[in-house]
Amino acid sequence: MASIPNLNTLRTGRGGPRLRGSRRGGRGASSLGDDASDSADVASKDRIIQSTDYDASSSRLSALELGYLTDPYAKAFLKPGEQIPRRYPIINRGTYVRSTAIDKLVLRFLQAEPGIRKQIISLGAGSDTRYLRIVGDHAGQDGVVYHELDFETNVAAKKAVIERSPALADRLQKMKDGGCSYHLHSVDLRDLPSSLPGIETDLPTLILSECCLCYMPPEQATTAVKYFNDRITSPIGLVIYEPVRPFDAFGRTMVSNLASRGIHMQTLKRYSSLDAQRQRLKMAGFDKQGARDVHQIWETDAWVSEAERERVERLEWLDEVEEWQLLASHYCIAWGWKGQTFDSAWGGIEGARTSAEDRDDELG
Ligand SMILES: C[S@@+](CC[C@H](N)C(=O)[O-])C[C@H]1O[C@@H](n2cnc3c(N)ncnc32)[C@H](O)[C@@H]1O
Repeated sequence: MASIPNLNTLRTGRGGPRLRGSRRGGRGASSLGDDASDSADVASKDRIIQSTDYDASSSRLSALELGYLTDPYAKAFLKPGEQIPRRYPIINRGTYVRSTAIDKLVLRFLQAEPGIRKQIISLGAGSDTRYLRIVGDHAGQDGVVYHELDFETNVAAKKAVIERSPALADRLQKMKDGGCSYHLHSVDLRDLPSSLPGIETDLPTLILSECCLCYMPPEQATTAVKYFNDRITSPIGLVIYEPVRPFDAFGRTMVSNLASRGIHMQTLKRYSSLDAQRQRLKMAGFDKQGARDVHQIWETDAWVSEAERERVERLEWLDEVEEWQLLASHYCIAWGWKGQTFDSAWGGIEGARTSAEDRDDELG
């Protein structure tokens, strides 16, 4: 195999800021110098993590342009004169599966127990448009409280896009008039404040981490989830999308691709399999869990209907079937929940804990 791209970190040409070599200071540096270079190092690493939003949003635009996805709002995030990048077919298919699978979990939550107001908290939301795309059409009469959390730089960029796009601003206003409320929070999830404005602790709440918690040290990722778990007194669910299986040949290449960009996904080795992801959710207090890799989701009618699979297969010729299977089996969606609202939303979803079905053992 000549090269092994991965869904979110394929070189884009535009790239992101890169680490300028290793940490300076070294032996003999004063503690003041050490502190300064430590914080420069952290800031530089944070900029790289912030720039991963471009990978996610440009992959979405590529999939959108080719007809994989529908999203009337995503193009507002293109900079003036910027061309929509074209991703490899396997990347487009991966983006399709990832987006539609998370949409499905979100939709089932919104449709469960009609008449109950609900809340969604999206961690590291970046340029995601899910609030505008699907929440607006499925909020019901009671509305939805929606929070997006990200670093200040990314939140400021999103606010600027909303301000200069009449279509986005109009949609937001209509949703507000319909009873929804939208909150954009500039926060570092590694250091959450004691309270976040607008969070309603008594609403059934869905937390989303679409490729976000994986950029944090595992302990801090756990603390961030606990932060919400401790505060929400109603049913709560969590959806995680992130890479898995770093220890096989493909996984090792994936890890080294990331490292060449200065990204060390610390949760990847800790939660390396579907089983480990389910355990993680269990330990976090979600008494029911499910996990599927992207390849399993693609192949399962309950997730992607046969008609949809045929439609998607016709969009682009994909001859790297083996590469697709490898790539797709290295990304997973894991979901965990507690409480009645989520029992009705997710109880019957294919993929809830049935370890006999896991392919982790074969794939190692
Ligand atoms: C790969 S992007 C995903 C964006 C979006 N969830 C999506 O899937 O389109 C990761 C996002 O997580 C954010 N993120 C990562 N670590 C974070 C932290 N500690 N605090 C706030 N945001 C963080 C990044 O800034 C970035 O916007």
